[in-house]
Amino acid sequence: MQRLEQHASFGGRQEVWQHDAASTGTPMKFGIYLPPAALAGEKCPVLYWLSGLTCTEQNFITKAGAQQWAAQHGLIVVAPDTSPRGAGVPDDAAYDLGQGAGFYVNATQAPWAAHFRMEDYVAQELPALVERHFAALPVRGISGHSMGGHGAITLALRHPGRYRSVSAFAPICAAAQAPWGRKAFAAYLGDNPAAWQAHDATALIARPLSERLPLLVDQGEADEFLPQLRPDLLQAACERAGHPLTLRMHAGHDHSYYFMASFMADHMAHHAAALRAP
Ligand SMILES: N[C@@H](CCC(=O)N[C@@H](CS)C(=O)NCC(=O)O)C(=O)O
Repeated sequence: MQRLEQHASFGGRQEVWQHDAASTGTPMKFGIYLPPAALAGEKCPVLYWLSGLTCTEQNFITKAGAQQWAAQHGLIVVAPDTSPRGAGVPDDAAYDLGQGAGFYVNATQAPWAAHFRMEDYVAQELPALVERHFAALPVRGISGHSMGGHGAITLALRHPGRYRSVSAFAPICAAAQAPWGRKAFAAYLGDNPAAWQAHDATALIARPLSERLPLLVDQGEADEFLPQLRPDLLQAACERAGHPLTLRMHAGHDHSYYFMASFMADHMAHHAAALRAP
């Protein structure tokens, strides 16, 4: 484990670390914000943030403006990279497959299967590492944007009991039906409809579930990717299943971090209410 960056921020500290990840077999970087409470030695709950296509661990920590709210609520915020990277890691010339586009699944198909194990990394290995090395409680929330919103919702649904809160900005709500998701799933999971459904938020919500965490979703109405995101399908599935959903549509907002920064305070409060509850 090597610390690559540290910056004082809102009485706490934004850090970036790199470590050799067993699940991906590569070095992985992640951002971690330590609120003032954690620096004072108090163990704090952890919000995991999953970024979208093309992002690294940097996008969220430099553009979302989440540190001030994390400081206020006493939340650690961990933002991993979106895929394994490096010379020995397969890639694709397109931005929406390979490095920067891990889709938070464990790939089963060549050439991806050896390294693209982002579900194991995010849901298991990274929390274990964070809870071992930082002032972190095993009390977790998960959120994300676009591909990362898909990751946050599907990981929360696939791992009942692991997270206490979940939210998303402009998530890919039905990845098995979206061009981005279909391309990634075909590559990573192969021609296997059952595996695709098992990583599709809308399909998962329709299943009988032991846990239904209230889901907060914000979506810009001027989002250029709206046809891929399909919050309408998520909403219909939630209504049918009785899954608690707060879906907020925002006129004039696009797919960017300007949109997310505008509503980040609400997401941090949503997570803090669940993660800091006695
Ligand atoms: N700009 C990309 C689309 C990818 C994109 O918009 N990525 C979003 C996540 S899906 C993002 O967060 N980009 C980085 C940023 O805004 O900092 C393209 O069309 O080539």
